[in-house]
Amino acid sequence: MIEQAQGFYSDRSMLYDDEDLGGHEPGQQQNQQTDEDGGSSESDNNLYESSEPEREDWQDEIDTEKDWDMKIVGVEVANGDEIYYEARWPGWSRSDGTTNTYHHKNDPSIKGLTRDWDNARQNKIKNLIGTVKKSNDDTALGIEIWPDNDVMSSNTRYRAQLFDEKLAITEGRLNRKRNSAVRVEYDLGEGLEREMLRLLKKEIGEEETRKMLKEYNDDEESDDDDGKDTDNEDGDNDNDENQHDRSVQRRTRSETASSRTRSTAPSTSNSASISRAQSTISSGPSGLSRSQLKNVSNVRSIPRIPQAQGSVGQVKLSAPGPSSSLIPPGRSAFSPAPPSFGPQSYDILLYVFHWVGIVEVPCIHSTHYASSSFVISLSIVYIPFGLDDKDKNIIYIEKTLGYISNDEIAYENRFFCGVIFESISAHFILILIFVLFILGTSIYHVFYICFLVILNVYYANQNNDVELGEDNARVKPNRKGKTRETRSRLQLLSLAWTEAAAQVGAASITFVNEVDEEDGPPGVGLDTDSREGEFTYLEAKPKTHLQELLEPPDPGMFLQCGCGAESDRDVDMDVNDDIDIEMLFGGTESDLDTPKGKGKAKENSDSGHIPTLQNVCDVSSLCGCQGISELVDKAGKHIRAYTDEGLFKFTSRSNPRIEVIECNQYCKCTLYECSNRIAQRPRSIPVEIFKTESETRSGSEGVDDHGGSEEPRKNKGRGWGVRCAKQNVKRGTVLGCYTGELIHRQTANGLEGEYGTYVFDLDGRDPAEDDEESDPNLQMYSIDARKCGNWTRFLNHSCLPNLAVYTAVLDTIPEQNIPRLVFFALEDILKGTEMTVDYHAGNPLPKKGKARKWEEMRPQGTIASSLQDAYLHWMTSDYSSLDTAFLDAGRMNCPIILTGSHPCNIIV
Ligand SMILES: C[S@@+](CC[C@H](N)C(=O)[O-])C[C@H]1O[C@@H](n2cnc3c(N)ncnc32)[C@H](O)[C@@H]1O
Repeated sequence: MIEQAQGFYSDRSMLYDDEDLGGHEPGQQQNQQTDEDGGSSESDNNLYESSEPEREDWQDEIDTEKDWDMKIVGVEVANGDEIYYEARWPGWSRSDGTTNTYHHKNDPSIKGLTRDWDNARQNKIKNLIGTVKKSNDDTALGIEIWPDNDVMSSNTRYRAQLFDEKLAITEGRLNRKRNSAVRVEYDLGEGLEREMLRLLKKEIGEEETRKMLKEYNDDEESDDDDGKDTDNEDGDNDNDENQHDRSVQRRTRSETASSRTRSTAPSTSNSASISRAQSTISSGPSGLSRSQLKNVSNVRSIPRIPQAQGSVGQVKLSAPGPSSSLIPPGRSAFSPAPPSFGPQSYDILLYVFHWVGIVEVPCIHSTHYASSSFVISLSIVYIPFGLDDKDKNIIYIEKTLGYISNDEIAYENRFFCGVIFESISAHFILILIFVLFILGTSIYHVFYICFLVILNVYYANQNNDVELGEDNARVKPNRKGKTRETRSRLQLLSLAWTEAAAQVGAASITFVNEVDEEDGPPGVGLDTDSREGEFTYLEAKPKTHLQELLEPPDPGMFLQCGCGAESDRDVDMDVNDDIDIEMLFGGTESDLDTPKGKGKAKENSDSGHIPTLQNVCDVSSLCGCQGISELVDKAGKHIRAYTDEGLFKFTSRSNPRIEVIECNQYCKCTLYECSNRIAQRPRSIPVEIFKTESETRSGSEGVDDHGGSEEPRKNKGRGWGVRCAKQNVKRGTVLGCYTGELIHRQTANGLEGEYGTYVFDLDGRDPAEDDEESDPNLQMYSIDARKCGNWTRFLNHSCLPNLAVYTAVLDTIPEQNIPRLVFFALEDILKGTEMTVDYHAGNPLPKKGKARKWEEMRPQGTIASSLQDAYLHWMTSDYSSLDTAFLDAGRMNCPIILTGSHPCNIIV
């Protein structure tokens, strides 16, 4: 492929021929300089000559027959919005040590190579967006991540432009004619401009459009002239030469802004006109806040055809003042605009918000609503009203970008101000209505906005704030339109949670209620992150010992297995892991669906299975991470926790909680290839959160919580539960981690009654064991899912559960004692079955190297112990029918309460 590189080199030479005055390629500059120094007469004529070959030292001995590897390592935007890919050539470098070459996106030599790069980049951006969205860090709010190339080019352009405009202000080179009309525009690129032109042509004809554009351009040119005149009047030395300097400066800045952007930045021949057409100020894409932009006031702004759409969005913001129409003649022929709230009003509203001390924060996400008649788009800003309670009182201000009419997109450069909030204090609504009246753009708009406010207040009321765990009866009933409202909130919850799950690659989460009218679990918000795999640390604010725990440990503290790396070639292959599956714990490895011998063959090098570099983690004694695992067979040999299919092996009901040390982000193995990174993969089983049924039972069927009644009574059910509605779940399937707030064990112990049922203890290893001097209380933690959590917080209790937990150390170090609690299927679960877990099965891990049996761990000699006996017996026996369960329970004097659809829920 070396020919391709040379091809590129000559391509670049061709590009230089098109270079305009501003586009000096370093090599050219050098040439020119040499010529001037040497007094060469050719310098003027050869201004655009290609660079000297010695700059591109291709090494004499280079093998031109060989296919040279080439890898895309970057992407850049050149001045004229042209995309260039940066390629690196292993094994080749120039004499100055550089190896990179730049290739236009259409360059055939990189055809097919860019895909991987683009995919990797997109993934990176997606992850970043996920991180930013999830972040509660205030500093993250200002981050804008725009996922397409157009943004890159816009950013380059706008920064350069903004720099020029600021410079112009500083130097007093302003066009005073337009001082009063400050506009801020976002530009979405040429696509929309073309679309607008097409529409214009259709509306007013080609001839009119041409005339209009001519006027438009003339106007621009005369502005330039005016600028010069004004400057001259002012006595500035702003002559033609300075004008030229400015244009060069703009190019130079532009190139600087696009950093490292190729040593040759080929500009298009029409760059001057593009640059002129884009001579407007932008806030969002340039990364500047609105208030920063306000500082750039009194800036000349050139009218342009309004544009809208795209993944990022386009917006025009106007400061108060005469709003000159940006829509060219003929706009009136478009269909009437939707209800709108004037641009001035919008800005005044923002000023009022500022005045009452509301902070304005650029929005990092955009929302699009579309109906058949109009498009309302983009959350431009949102204003946290009370930053301390971010989930509440958030007001979104939205603007209308345009509307669809007769299958065409027409662009409206005025704004619609909608207010969406989840819950808002009454006084603020009053202020808002008052402001709207004062603004009084028209009585119609005021009514329209009031209508929206009332609608939103109504919605906010439906979205009750009952604390989790409180009696469902206290949920305010919907008085009107019950079914519609119920359905809509359930759907919204499903959408929001599924979207959040999808962001981390997890399967869907739906909310359904087939039994009554409750519109979803109380207190669960639409904006609740479906925290598939993260703790949150509410208790940890402000900074405490807990928050420190959340900060990722130093990478050096992690075990890092080199499985997959070159160094593993020399690994000692004498593994001979003859696995006796009777565990040190006294439990047994489940036989699952796979024959026991299968694992043996895999782990036993004697069987002829030589682990490849990719699957060294399959052999626990070779994988560095599993070296410290306590999962060992009787002979003390390490065994791994998962089958080849990624199923958890230890599904016997009698297994105590097992600790698995998974490979981590610093290991050489990859998430999907490594057989020791299962709990960290996104959930693949779709789950449904459903309202459980209340059941009517006669007293003889069981006893109630208060000692038994012969009267038939309706129990209140189990609230909301979880089921696998869409598919069967195989025994051993790893479903997900319990998430919520990380709290100290002492705090958890203080939580009583129902509150306690949302708390799961993180019983990793015995803290005193590693550091005998430290206070074990300080090192014991629990996860509280009352205020936040993922789908697992809806798992109900059963004494005969179909799920259980193990602990996995994935992104912390074992000594921190904050492993993940991972749910797995204890048995095959049929589609539609509720998934349950035993709330009381939290058995501490055995001390390192010591097997502790169930018998040793249970409480002794108390009433609780006899109940515990029954309970343990129950748990460890495989009851095939309810009858035997009853018999046993009766014999052991164990109180049984039947609840829900599950055969036996014992409440001890
Ligand atoms: C972790 S939550 C489970 C989700 C809960 N059902 C909900 O709607 O939010 C624990 C609470 O669910 C209820 N619950 C769980 N299992 C139950 C069972 N077997 N019988 C009755 N109520 C149960 C209790 O109210 C308990 O406090």
